[in-house]
Amino acid sequence: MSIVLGDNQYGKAETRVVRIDRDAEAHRVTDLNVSVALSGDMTDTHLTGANDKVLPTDTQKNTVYVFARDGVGEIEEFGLRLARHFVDSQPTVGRARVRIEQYPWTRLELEGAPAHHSFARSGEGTRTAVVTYDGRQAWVVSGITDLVVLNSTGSEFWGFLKDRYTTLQETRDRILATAVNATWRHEGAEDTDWGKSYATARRALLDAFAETYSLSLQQTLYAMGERVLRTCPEIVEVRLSLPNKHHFLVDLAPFGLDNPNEVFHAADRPYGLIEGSVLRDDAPPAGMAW
Ligand SMILES: O=c1[nH]c(=O)c2[nH]c(=O)[nH]c2[nH]1
Repeated sequence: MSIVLGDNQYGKAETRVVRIDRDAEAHRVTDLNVSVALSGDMTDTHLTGANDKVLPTDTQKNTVYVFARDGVGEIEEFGLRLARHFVDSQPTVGRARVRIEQYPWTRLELEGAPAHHSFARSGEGTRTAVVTYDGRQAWVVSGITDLVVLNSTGSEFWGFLKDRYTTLQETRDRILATAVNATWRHEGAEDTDWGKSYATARRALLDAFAETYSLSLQQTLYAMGERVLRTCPEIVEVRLSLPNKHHFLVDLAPFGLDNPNEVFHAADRPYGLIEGSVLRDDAPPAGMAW
């Protein structure tokens, strides 16, 4: 028997970088969490501790800050610049994956006018991008996490399998709530207006959630993915992970009260987790995208 080193990667995770663009008319905040993972010719460091092929994770962190000095732009662009830099400048690095989360800040209003330099963290979901580059090809996956949405009606769940452990009652009118975690794969890494693509995909997810009369969260998931693909021709696959944020009707009978679908217990655990991928039948192979 011999023992060998398997797949490996290393990098600086979760570099928090905030850039302020000090435009005269209004400042802009870009608040990022950047994780770099490099892989390549790294056998020596694992087997003997020889580090001559290792670009320190500390250097990777510094690179994130230095690149931010030149401006960030869209997170997909920033990720592409970083990933290409690590692979193209270091012969021992064969592949770079850069994951970026962008925390949303909304400009405050002061006496009805947009504030010049004051912001509030908003709960409209965290924008994400994962860029992978292997020296020849780049893959870009964009997304959103923690976009919490709720329909107070327009959702049913009935006709499901029943066995001796089933206690769930069928319902023709329930609350449907979830925290959308979605990622979507772009056809290519060039010539995309990333900001417009993100805004369009996000809008499509929300429109489909609101407009779908839901017989299951699974049906809503498919409708959301399908809407993104029909609205954004540059996107070829959407992956969704949707926690079912259960709202249980509270029994008010002990207090002599009815409860006509008005008072709920918002449970946080356990939750149903509905996950799936929706893709175009002509989608190119995913390669190293995910
Ligand atoms: O939309 C739903 N899908 C399920 O699979 C499921 N299972 C469950 O208990 N409630 C729900 N709701």
